[in-house]
Amino acid sequence: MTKLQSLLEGRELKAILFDLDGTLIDSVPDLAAALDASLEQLNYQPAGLARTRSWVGNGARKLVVRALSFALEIPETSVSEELTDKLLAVFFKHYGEQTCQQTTLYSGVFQALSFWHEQGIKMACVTNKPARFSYPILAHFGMDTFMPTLVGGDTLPVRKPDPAPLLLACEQLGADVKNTVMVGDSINDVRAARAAGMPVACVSYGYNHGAPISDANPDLLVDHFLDLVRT
Ligand SMILES: O=C(O)COP(=O)(O)O
Ligand SMILES: [Mg+2]
Repeated sequence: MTKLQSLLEGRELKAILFDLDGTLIDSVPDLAAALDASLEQLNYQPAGLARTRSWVGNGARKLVVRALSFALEIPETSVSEELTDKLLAVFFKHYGEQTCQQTTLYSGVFQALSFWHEQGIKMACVTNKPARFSYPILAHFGMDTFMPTLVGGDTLPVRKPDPAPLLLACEQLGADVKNTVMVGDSINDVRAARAAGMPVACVSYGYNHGAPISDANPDLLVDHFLDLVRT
């Protein structure tokens, strides 16, 4: 029995929901390049890769708010909507031009997805990244054939850690929550899965805002994606 299957305690594994950034793909190099180009365009200092890495996970708007909070040395709550809208529009333009230039698929991802696909397990991507960027990334890496279902950060009015995107993905897959497992890299994935009533496995190599994901107590923690299909 694979490690992921064992999380369901006797129930059959029929569907898996995957987070995108930090779980399937290492997208920070492209996100940081787009964010830095956007900051510089508005005459702010670039933030760099390490900071950007700690800001990813709550969607593009939150990423931009965190960058402005850093650039202006003010709390996130003091960043104006107007300035956020302005930097977000510039960021969307830059990121849209280079979503897959330096982004890589994590080791073992394609093999594991192929394995589950052959087993007839349904798969969907549930990400806080806007859907219009996420679809082309899945297609670029050939993952769209494994998971044509995607719930993006702008598909619903709410995002992870709200459980609604996970429940929508289950509905679209025609899968029961009881037979579904979430796989992610951040506390948002853990909280969303718990609220949706499904077990959650986390990869240790992802982003999680600079904190160890073990702090969030996922039901399973793996260092390599292929560990999920190991027994
Ligand atoms: O914050 C993002 O845009 C990325 O989010 P994800 O980790 O849910 O894919
Ligand atoms: Mg993530």
